[in-house]
Amino acid sequence: MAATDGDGDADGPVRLVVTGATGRMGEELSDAAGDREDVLVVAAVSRTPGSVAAEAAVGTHLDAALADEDHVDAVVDFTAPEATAEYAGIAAEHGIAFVTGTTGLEGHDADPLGALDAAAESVPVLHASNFSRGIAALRRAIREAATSLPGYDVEVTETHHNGKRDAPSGTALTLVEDIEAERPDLTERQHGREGEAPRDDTEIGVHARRAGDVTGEHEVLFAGNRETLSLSHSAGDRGVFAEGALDAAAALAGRDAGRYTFTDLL
Ligand SMILES: NC(=O)C1=CN([C@@H]2O[C@H](COP(=O)(O)OP(=O)(O)OC[C@H]3O[C@@H](n4cnc5c(N)ncnc54)[C@H](O)[C@@H]3O)[C@@H](O)[C@H]2O)C=CC1
Ligand SMILES: O=C(O)C1=N[C@H](C(=O)O)C[C@H](O)C1
Repeated sequence: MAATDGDGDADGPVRLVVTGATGRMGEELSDAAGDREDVLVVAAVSRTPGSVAAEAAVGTHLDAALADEDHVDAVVDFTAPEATAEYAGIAAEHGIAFVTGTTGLEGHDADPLGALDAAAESVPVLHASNFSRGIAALRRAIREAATSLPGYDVEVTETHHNGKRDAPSGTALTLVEDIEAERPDLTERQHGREGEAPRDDTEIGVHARRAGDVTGEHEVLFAGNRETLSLSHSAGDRGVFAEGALDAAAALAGRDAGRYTFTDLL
């Protein structure tokens, strides 16, 4: 059914449908929403079996979930690129705001980035590779360091749990784009090194590690002029991403159609 004007019923919670609900982030979102009064998960969509923390309708199809609910303010999606492409289109058909944290969208065959742009013609759409406030602050610090340290070598390293599908992480790619915007001389992304591989001045190193249950760590190393500067962030648990995504959904619902960033809403 159609979206409301942003705050659910007059003073009621913002009503959400969560996709990928039985995944790591999906479960975390339902858990986090259960502790808040400003948002309510009214339906959960998942194509894989598992538990859903919310007292919500559980189904396998987003289209049916949106048709069944009296009103929904936003879809919150943490799934996979092909699912995000599909779900963005369905949310737009129903006139409902779409928030997604899915990564690995760049260059994917399903064209999820194109699907987000198309959806944004009729509904508000927000994609963020990382919903933690610490990463938002790290991005500001990195842009400042990149402009203040011209000519320094830059290496970006990320570490994640062994279940992560995409590499490098979406956050690492966002950090690399931020640095490249300030350092147009860094034209080559060097993903790992092997054999005889002397460093070139135009390189920005990008390195992905996968191990155990690490939630998410990112480090940007600047080195030159007989000094190093290391800026890093470590997520304690997935709750930090879930809280940020719920904040974003609450702030996005009811806005005009278009693309939004997490920092627009902070
Ligand atoms: N932006 C951010 O702050 C964060 C982003 N992420 C991203 O969120 C995504 C999900 O991460 P996790 O929850 O750890 O993954 P997960 O593998 O635990 O869960 C993925 C969920 O998506 C569903 N799914 C996968 N393919 C599907 C398809 N084709 N159609 C419908 N449903 C499908 C699965 O059934 C599962 O419920 C990843 O892209 C990850 O990088 C994860 C944490 C934070
Ligand atoms: O898959 C994850 O877990 C995470 N993915 C995001 C990414 O790819 O940057 C954000 C966070 O680091 C956790």
